[in-house]
Amino acid sequence: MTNQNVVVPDTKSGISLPMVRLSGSSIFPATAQKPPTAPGTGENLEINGGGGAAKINSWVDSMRASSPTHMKSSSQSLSQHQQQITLPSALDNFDQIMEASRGKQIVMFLDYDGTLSPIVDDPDRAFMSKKMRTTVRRLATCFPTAIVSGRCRDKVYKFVRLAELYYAGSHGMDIKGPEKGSKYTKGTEPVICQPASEFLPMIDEVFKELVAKTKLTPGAKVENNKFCVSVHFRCVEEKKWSEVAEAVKSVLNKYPKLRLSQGRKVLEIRPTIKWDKGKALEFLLESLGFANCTDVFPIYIGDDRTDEDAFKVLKEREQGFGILVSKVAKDTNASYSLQEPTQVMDFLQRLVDWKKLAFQESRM
Ligand SMILES: O=P(O)(O)OC[C@H]1O[C@H](O[C@H]2O[C@H](CO)[C@@H](O)[C@H](O)[C@H]2O)[C@H](O)[C@@H](O)[C@@H]1O
Repeated sequence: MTNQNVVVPDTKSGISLPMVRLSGSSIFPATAQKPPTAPGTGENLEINGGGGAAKINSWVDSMRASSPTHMKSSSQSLSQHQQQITLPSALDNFDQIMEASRGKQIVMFLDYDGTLSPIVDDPDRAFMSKKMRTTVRRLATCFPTAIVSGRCRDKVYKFVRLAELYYAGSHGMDIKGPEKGSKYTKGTEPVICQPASEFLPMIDEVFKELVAKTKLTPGAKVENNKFCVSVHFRCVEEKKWSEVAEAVKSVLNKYPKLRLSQGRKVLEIRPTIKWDKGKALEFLLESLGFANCTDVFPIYIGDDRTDEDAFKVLKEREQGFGILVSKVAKDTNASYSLQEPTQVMDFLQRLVDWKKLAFQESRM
């Protein structure tokens, strides 16, 4: 990424988001300057600061609790304390959602794995179907649309292959708008934001160390997501999970500026900056000119713990809705649910049909 790529987003409302490059590499909104470091949200597991074996056990327990074979008993015991609610279906309540969006600009945010593509064993083969791609392409002709993923931006782009979208990779730490600008923003240059640039060499180092430490554990896979690293457990025998968690802990103990979060059978190592999918959503809304607007209706669809940061932002802003993709009840800040990617596709297609009908009616 070069200096030439740093753009001041030209917003519809006239509110611009001045960007500054710090230390020759980081880019932050000038008002916010450098994001403060944070211990992480409730979703994030604290790594540095001790805990030893107890900490490892708690990660492994948490991984077990979220795996299908343990899901039933875990959700039963959790529900006694946490009031997990089965969310209403976004498909069954489609008209209600559309009614709430009346007179507002819908903006779409879509997670990738488990939302647009089904969860598979090999992260390199998590392809989305042609039908899903066509649907997302149609969606983007109707509403500004962003993909928000834990994967590195280039990789998620290779899966989605739609140049007209916004992409926020590395859990929102690498944001880029459409190459030729967008019909939704005034500028012709793409929006760009990389608040964790200074962590690149450290992440690279950690990636190499984790590859070396886990290479003898069959099934373990370490993925370099540019501003974060994923350590996959999905294909590791359950009795070896502690071994992998131990390797992660031993590496992370050396890096107090990194923290850990957890996804679906994956441990994710990321910078301690206060930036997540929720911040990415806010940044994108601001770039699109909706920073202080009441007439915007963001819809965020995601399946993972890291998507909760975005659901929470929507709840706090009292704007739009979060939709959780899950077959089971979970403790969540989302308002509606869809069971799996095929239902996500149906929901997106209904949005497209609804928009077309609304357009036709407005011309009558
Ligand atoms: O934010 P997302 O787009 O949902 O990305 C989160 C992680 O997704 C990928 O891992 C998950 O999907 C894999 C493929 O289906 C699956 O094998 C793995 O168990 C899941 O955790 C991706 O590989 C990670 O890098 C992302 O962070």
